[in-house]
Amino acid sequence: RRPKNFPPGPPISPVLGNFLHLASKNPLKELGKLRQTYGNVYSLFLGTRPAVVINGLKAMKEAMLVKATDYAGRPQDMLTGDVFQRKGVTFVDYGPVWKEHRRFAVMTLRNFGLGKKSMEERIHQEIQFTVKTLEKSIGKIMSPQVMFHNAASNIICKVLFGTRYEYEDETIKKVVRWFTEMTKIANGPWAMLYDSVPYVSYLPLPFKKAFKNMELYLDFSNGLVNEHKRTRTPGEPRDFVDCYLDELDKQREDSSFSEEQLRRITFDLYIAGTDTTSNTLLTGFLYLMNHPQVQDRCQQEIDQVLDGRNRVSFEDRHNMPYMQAVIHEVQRVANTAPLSLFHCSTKDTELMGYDIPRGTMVIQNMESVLREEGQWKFPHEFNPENFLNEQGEFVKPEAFMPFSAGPRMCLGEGLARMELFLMTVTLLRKFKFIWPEDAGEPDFTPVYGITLVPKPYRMKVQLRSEQ
Ligand code: HEM
Repeated sequence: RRPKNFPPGPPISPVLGNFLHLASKNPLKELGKLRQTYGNVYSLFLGTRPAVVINGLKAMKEAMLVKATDYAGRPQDMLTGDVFQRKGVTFVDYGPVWKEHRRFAVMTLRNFGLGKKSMEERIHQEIQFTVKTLEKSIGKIMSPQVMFHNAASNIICKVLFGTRYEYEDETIKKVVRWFTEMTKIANGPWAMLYDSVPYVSYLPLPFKKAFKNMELYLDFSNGLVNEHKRTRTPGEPRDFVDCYLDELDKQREDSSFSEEQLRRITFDLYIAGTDTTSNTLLTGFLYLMNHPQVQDRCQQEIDQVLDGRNRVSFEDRHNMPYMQAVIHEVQRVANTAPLSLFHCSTKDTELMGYDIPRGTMVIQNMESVLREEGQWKFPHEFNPENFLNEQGEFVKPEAFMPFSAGPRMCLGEGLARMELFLMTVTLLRKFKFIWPEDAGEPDFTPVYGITLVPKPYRMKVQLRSEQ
């Protein structure tokens, strides 16, 4: 039964609670319908576990920004928590271990040059491989899924381990397979069952594979960390792992920093930084092909601003309001992380007048803000004008929060924004992307998962100078 003054919600069935609402084929549609019935803050029960779903900018701001630390926890004793052993950063509950590691990760990604040259250099190096792949496809039709996935994966691998992998490399294919299997499990009915029904976790059901794959990853990253220990020069870090080893040298015995934490945090950063970025790129090129006038206008701006220069730099974004508007609009419609990552209240608190007890799971419905009526000029269509003012200048409405908001917001935002900008501009400058004549009507409805991804599509590639 719902506690007193708890947000309203649909009737709760015994054992499963409202499990079936979230396990439906299209949970986002289901959540949208519940919002219409119960308002911007409503509750669901995942088995016996109470969860609150937050919709709309007002409620989102109250929870994530105004009462930020009240809602900065992560639910524990769920499949993700058990697989990740409450280590790393992403699934660690609010507290000193999370704080120290989050601060370290943010600082390190920044020192490596977020906004500065060295991070940019790493991204540009990888983009050259994407360009080569596309050059081989000129005049032909190709599927971009693997190409964008490999690019995002290699950029984060370069940052973490200083390595990139050839697209056909067996090691990275194996690692990607482990990740894909784990995400599938975490996103599927087995994880829901694990999280909702007591004692199911003891049964030998398919979610056991997630634990097995985690072990495999830890072995794999152990090899990389050992290699770094053999070859590093203390104080002269080459990548994230070296920075962490430098930090370990400085820490006291009782510190939360450890080699196991290092292996787990690299996992978190890799998994959080790959599908998110590549799915956004896939969404971007799907829309650009099907809005050729938008693609043309981007190319005009790029040609004008870069005028004879060798390559684009991240700084150029300030002179490219239209390009910026397009990339932000892509992120808005892509809604890449549709339910963000689940939060948890850290103490008894309130939200929009309701009482929220400590330990309540909190689910952010991102679409309810990214497409909220009243916040956008054109909430339901792809239109870069959503980010342009009357003077054609770039403006960012506060409802733009694909990276979430508050203390838990995405810590890779800087890296992601740099990747999206440099990749999109470089490719649009060189190539024209065309929706193939035989492809029929485009289907913009994404496939639901922890991240949303467009249905597989193909693109025709032309060299712009040949037009
Ligand atoms: C377009 C790309 C990306 C999108 C849309 C995105 C979105 C998000 C969202 C919505 C969250 C959950 C925030 C919350 O719980 O309130 C998150 C968390 C996180 N993201 Fe990203 N992300 C992207 C790229 C990246 C990249 C490139 C990295 C790696 C460097 C990264 C690392 C993380 C980490 C580690 C967290 C967990 C933070 C914490 O629990 O403190 N993300 N991201």
